[in-house]
Amino acid sequence: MAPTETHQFPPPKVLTYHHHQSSSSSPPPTLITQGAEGRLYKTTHLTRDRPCALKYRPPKPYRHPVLDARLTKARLASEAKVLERCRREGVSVPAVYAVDPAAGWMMMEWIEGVPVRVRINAWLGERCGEEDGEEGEEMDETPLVDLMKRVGEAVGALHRTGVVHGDLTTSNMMLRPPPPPPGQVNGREEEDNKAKVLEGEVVLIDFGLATQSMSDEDRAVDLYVLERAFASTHPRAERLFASVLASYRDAFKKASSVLVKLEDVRMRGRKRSMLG
Ligand SMILES: Nc1ncnc2c1ncn2[C@@H]1O[C@H](COP(=O)(O)OP(=O)(O)OP(=O)(O)O)[C@@H](O)[C@H]1O
Repeated sequence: MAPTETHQFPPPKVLTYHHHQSSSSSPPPTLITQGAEGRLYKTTHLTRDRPCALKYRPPKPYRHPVLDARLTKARLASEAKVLERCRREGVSVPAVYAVDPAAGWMMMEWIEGVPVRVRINAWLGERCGEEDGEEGEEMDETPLVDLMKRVGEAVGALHRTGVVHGDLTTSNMMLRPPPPPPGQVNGREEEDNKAKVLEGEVVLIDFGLATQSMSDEDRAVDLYVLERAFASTHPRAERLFASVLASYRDAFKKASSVLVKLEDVRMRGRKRSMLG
């Protein structure tokens, strides 16, 4: 590995290969995010009409190269393995198309839609505006409660397969819009569809910190992380988190002991914050 290359910003080599028959017209990959750990590209590299998400973990210049390569390789391999397991068991996650842990990349299904966080906040913001003036008018929370249920089901399904996510937030869940109904040719019937912004399938993403575990404790911590993230990202909907837990209970046979454990985890969290 040439150390001089690590400070530049080259895409992974795999994106510079040409796989299409007439690759000249293939659009270049788009850099979607540049996080602490890695980058995510959207690319039609694999097939022209099916976009892929390419996760790339470039070498870290501040880490020992041998150690760095080993770590990256192990993490990507484990992320791919967990995703494949979820996929096999019917949990809604991106399909893995290809992975080269040694080269630091994984190619997976591109999930259309936006993070659940964005949709919840958009919906709450809109409701807030409507509430102005008339006091005491109950707003219909059904669509939001519905979405919370789908979140709880997704986490329940995940835990059922023996996987804990490790970083559950509403940013690490995509809301994939339902396909347009067959009759609707141009799919531009958006006007009176405000209630529909919360529709769609919850797809879990970012399994970089996921592990295989069947322990109540690990599962409870997974829920706790989500609960805390939810409270800080959507303070106005905090009490709706109960719906997440209720549907988690319905979706997952072993939920009740996890939820008991969750009480302990919360207690520890409170003690810790009191000690400051
Ligand atoms: N399969 C996918 N389809 C569409 N968008 C995706 C997909 N995977 C990730 N994204 C988008 O890219 C962002 C970053 O992806 P992800 O969180 O997996 O990368 P990461 O490098 O592990 O990020 P982080 O530093 O937050 O852990 C996501 O928030 C999401 O918006």
